Amino acid sequence: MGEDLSWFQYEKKDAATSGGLICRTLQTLCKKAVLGYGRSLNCFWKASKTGASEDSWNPWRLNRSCSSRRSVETRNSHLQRSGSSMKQNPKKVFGRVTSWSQYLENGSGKDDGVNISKDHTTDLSELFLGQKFASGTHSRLYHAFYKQQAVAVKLIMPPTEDEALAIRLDQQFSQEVALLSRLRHPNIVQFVSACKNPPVFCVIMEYLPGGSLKNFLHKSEPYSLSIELVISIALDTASGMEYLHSEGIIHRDLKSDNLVMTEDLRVKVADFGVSCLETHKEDMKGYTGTYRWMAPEMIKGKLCSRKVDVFSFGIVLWELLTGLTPYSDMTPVQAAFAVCQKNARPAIPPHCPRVMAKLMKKCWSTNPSNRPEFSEVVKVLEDFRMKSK
Ligand SMILES: Nc1ncnc2c1ncn2[C@@H]1O[C@H](COP(=O)(O)OP(=O)(O)OP(=O)(O)O)[C@@H](O)[C@H]1O
Repeated sequence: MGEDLSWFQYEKKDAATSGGLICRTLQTLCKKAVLGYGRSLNCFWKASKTGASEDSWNPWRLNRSCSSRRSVETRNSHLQRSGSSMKQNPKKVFGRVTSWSQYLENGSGKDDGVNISKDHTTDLSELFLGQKFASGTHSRLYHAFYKQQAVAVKLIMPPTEDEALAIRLDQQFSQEVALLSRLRHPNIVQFVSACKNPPVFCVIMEYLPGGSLKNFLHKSEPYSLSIELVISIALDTASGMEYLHSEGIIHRDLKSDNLVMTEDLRVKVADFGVSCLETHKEDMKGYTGTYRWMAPEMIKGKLCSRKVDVFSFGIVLWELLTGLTPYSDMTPVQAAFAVCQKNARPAIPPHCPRVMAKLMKKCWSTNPSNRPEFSEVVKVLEDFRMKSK
């Protein structure tokens, strides 16, 4: 199974078959539908009502693959009659293209050892997968529709050749699902469903079309964000984090990459793969976040408190004010060493409002108990917003 399970292998093999071509066309069309014709099923309903061309929408249902030749109308009724069986053999239509997704088909789509409520189990017949839009270290994120809602599907495929890593990813998946499924807050990515059909794990969550804050900052000129926008994004992040901490959860990997944006530039906290309950800190020793954002005590492998997130928030605030990557002249390991051994911190940008400079410095204090709680951070930012109006 080893070689066959590589994501890249599948993508290469897919492309080499005519089925692969159909699949890629479908994916492109699907992207067009998702990106170009609106980000909800409305576009599909509109297209089917007006008899628009097939280019408008070509979703690809996971375990009930539909032919690219079908009429929009047929697909519409297909959508409405969830679970209706397909007359054609999907393999004939797509060749090997469904090879990676068939891992979701093989199982029931029900949770297998994942601690989630009945409401959150996955009905795969309701899942239409689109194009891949982002990747994590061991995951791929796909556009999709689930129960008529635009969603992001995160597929995780632990490597077969590295048992220790596979076990860790399995734990991270269970952790992410267990934590995310109980959270509900406007600044936390909303969990929808999850399933675990080894070797593929799947998390379905609300889709945020604005991409990550990191991408947004990279697309912007350095130092170009207005102070209003900086405050708004910082407040969204701090509010999400305040809620998370009030639920007894430490994120442990807060960074601009893990903050995702709506179209109107509101921000939500995502990626709970290495998060943990404050009461279970011991269980999570050895799990690491990302060095450039990491608190010194975490780099040193000490037992961490929720204040590690406050440290990371200080670095995110600096990213917002500068639009730059922290310690960009160093490798991540060099940055970690400098933070721990030399007490290095990013340089406060010129013309930085005093309130913000003070807040950043407090957040990235070496002593965790000198760092503020997120409730205090929210208050400082709200006061500052009032004063700068
Ligand atoms: N719900 C979402 N909507 C839109 N984009 C998202 C969503 N969730 C995550 N992303 C994007 O996908 C990227 C990867 O997601 P995520 O961080 O959850 O994966 P990961 O495997 O944990 O990544 P890493 O290994 O880098 O921590 C994020 O940086 C973000 O840009």
